[in-house]
Amino acid sequence: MRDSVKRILHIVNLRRVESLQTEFFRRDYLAIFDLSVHTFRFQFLAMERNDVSADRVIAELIEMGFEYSSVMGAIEAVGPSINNAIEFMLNGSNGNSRTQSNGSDISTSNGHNSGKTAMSTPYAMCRTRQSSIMEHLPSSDGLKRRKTHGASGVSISGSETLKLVEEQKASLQYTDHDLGPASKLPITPAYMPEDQVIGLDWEQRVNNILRKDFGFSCLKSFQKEALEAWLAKQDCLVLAATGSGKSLCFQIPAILTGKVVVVISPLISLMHDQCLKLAKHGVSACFLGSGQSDGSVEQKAMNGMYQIIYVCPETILRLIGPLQRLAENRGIALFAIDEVHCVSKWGHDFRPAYRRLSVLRENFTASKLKFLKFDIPLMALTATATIHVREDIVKSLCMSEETKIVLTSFFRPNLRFSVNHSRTSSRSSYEKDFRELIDTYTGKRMVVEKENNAYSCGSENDSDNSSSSDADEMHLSDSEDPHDDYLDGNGAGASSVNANGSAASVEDQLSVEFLEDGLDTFPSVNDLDVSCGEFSGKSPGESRDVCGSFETLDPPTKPEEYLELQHAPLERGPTIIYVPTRKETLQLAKFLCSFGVKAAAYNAKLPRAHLRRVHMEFHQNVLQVVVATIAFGMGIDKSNVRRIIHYGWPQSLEAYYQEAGRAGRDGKLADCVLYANLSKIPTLLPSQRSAEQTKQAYKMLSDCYRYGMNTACCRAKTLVEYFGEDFSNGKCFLCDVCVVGPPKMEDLKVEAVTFIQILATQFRQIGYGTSHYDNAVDGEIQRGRLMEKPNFRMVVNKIREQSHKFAASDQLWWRGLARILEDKGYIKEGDGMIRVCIKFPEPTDLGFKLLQSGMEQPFYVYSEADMLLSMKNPKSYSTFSEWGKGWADPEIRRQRLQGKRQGKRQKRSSRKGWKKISSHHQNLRTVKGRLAAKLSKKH
Ligand SMILES: Nc1ncnc2c1ncn2[C@@H]1O[C@H](COP(=O)(O)OP(=O)(O)OP(=O)(O)O)[C@@H](O)[C@H]1O
Ligand SMILES: [Mg+2]
Repeated sequence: MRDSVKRILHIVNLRRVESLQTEFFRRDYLAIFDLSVHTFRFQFLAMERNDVSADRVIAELIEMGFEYSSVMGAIEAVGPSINNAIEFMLNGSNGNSRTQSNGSDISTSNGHNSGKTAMSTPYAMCRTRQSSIMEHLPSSDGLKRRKTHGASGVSISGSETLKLVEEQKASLQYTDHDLGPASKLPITPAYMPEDQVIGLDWEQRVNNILRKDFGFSCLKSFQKEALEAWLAKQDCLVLAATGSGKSLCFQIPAILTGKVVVVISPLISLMHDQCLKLAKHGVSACFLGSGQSDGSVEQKAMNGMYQIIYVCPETILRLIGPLQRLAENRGIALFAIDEVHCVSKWGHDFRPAYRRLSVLRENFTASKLKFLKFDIPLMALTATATIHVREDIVKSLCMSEETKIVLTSFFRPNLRFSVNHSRTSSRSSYEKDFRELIDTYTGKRMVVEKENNAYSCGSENDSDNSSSSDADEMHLSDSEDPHDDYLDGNGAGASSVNANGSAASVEDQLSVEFLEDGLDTFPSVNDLDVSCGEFSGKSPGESRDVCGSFETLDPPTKPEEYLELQHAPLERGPTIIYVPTRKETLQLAKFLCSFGVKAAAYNAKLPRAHLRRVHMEFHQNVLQVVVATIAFGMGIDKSNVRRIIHYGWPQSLEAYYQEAGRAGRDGKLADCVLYANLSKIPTLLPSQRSAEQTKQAYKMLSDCYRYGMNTACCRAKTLVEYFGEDFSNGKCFLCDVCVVGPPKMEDLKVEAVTFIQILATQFRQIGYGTSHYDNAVDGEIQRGRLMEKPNFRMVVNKIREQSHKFAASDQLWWRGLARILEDKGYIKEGDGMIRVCIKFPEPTDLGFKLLQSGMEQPFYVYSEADMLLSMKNPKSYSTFSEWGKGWADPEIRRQRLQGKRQGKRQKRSSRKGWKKISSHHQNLRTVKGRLAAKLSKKH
């Protein structure tokens, strides 16, 4: 008893009681919490004025916490009288006849009792609009039953309270541990103005909880800003770097108010992770996926059993009704939309169901739900939204015009970015690129035994010529069109792996060959083998998060400190390798395992149980490396990930930065390495897109490609400026560009003039005097002329033909120069399409002007990555004229074609040898093959 009273005294301090009195007197009613050491007296005094209008009475009753429908029923039955309505609701509603409750009373301030009634029936308790003080009393506090009647009101003894609490809990299906830290916090009776309950010292209290239950020293300033917006009932868009702690912004409101926070989150794995963490911190949470959910968890959630409910966007659409009831009963403090960039078609992970989340605003407003005093605030959070995407988010979610934007720097000072050229996806590349990683984890130097490469299941991209150098494939042959790489729309389809594999064993499903070269274009929401789950808040002391406080790496101030960091060896923590295809997840994981690295594959088509295990083992530090598609990305919060390796071009800088953001969340140094084939133009992964979205997707891919080609600008600067931030630092001092420095600037005036000159000549030849031709010709002619427009390859061929100096020059190098000229505005894409690399170069007005001026000034530029690559490994070309002449001669042409065919055959037979190693696995690719393999096993 003493404990519980102490606790109550702690909860409701005198100052609040005073302010409450003032507030309620102003409203003509007085509610006093009469607290004494031995009794918990709940005194309810009501003063009624005869002249109050029905509306006012309704408003006051709702303020007290009665349900709107009950109030209306009561007013209809007894007229606009506060006392009568209260009495009616407490004793006479619910279809019962009006009965006088035993010993319950309501006292007026002048001492005249007008039908004494207390909110002492379970029914009354359950009908209160939002959480009441009773709900928050733990049953174990040992309050004794004692009931006091008095002129000034009714006191409910501890044991009665206890009983009520038990009943209340039964109706709400609460359990003690579900209350978590909220049970120790001040509570918000429905009729109490929330700001008063939360109090001005909220920050102090939150910091105490953070220290005690979370192990953090205090709120970060952006977290405080977001919480202030929420306290002011404002919508809020939080844009903060990956790993900065956005989740806490929506978790605190649940802890502070005792109301529920509903969080919309895109992936089950992410919800699962967050629920687990919350449980450790003593906060009860559950998640509801889009699959066939466990009805009981959902029901409990809708009954207000959990402080935080995670829901995927698909599911929330069918939960609007139950959530409205939840808002009425326990109360909803906030709707948080995590990873909100998924709302936008212009973002990198567009998810149609996110777009329909405007239902939250439409259905939870004070104008729609009469029991609400204000619209339930929305809090949208992301680490990767460009300015365009931000505008789209606010508009699509119908966030208010006063939405507070909380913006922090996207810069992560502890991430060391770099880009390396690699052919990727071949055995020889694996050996070269992962040597160091293998050494790190196994502690021994990697020895490649070519004969016994059990891992080396053949890939179409692979050849047995493992020694072939990058240079061999780097240069573009004359017959190779750099744009052949493009896939417009549904080229290489993301094939359905399970379609014919449903009968396959888990072992088969985990084999490289089981998977076609499929792609995970968007991580599947149900990415674990559970569709919902519940997590009770344990007592905070029981298990403490190991990550402790967030020690961020302060940017060094002295040059020697930078030097130290630039070359600092990394701790051994885990690595995530992102690869483009599902097949490669298995292939590369196998490769690493064969050298003793504890690696596992993760992609959307693998068995759910396997994915769950990978998640678990990754978090428990059992796995050293996870090789994943984008399915293992958003929101993953593991503090000690030391390396993020992208093995192949990402589709956008948003996706890249989001995935790179998994690294170094403990604030310590971490590496983010991109291995990409710098001589190849990245392609767009197939996905269903409108024409407009395809354009945008190309734009994003093109920005990503430029990031890889860049040799002169700090990588961190490029990244944060991409998100609209003015990077005042100028340099991160850690990335490869900052460490190695840009290449020497070169005067490429002659090359630039030659390129534009030849382009201009070709345009004149086909009748375009200037770049104003567009207006001069009608559509018909224009279309015809477009066909004649020189494409990039033709221009390079012309340069080789016409300029002896450039006769043996490399297309790859010219591609780099064309990109520079395009970026500087001298040429543009002739057909108005957006591409990763220019296909139909056309001089702009600026380009023509440059030619007219004779380009007196030097043209100093930094060579880009593809240009450097081409120069590093020069290849001797026959001059174009010789090569062309050769093709003109029928005999030479026949010989060349024959040679080409033979070459292809040789290549195929050598591949056959390679495939023999794993012919068994190869056969498993088809249903027939799998059946044959099974049969042969049986015999
Ligand atoms: N105030 C704080 N002080 C110290 N550490 C904190 C604080 N708030 C959050 N953290 C820690 O920061 C880490 C990252 O938090 P969280 O997962 O919320 O990041 P995020 O901003 O949502 O990142 P992402 O954009 O990648 O999802 C967590 O492990 C958490 O423990
Ligand atoms: Mg997050």
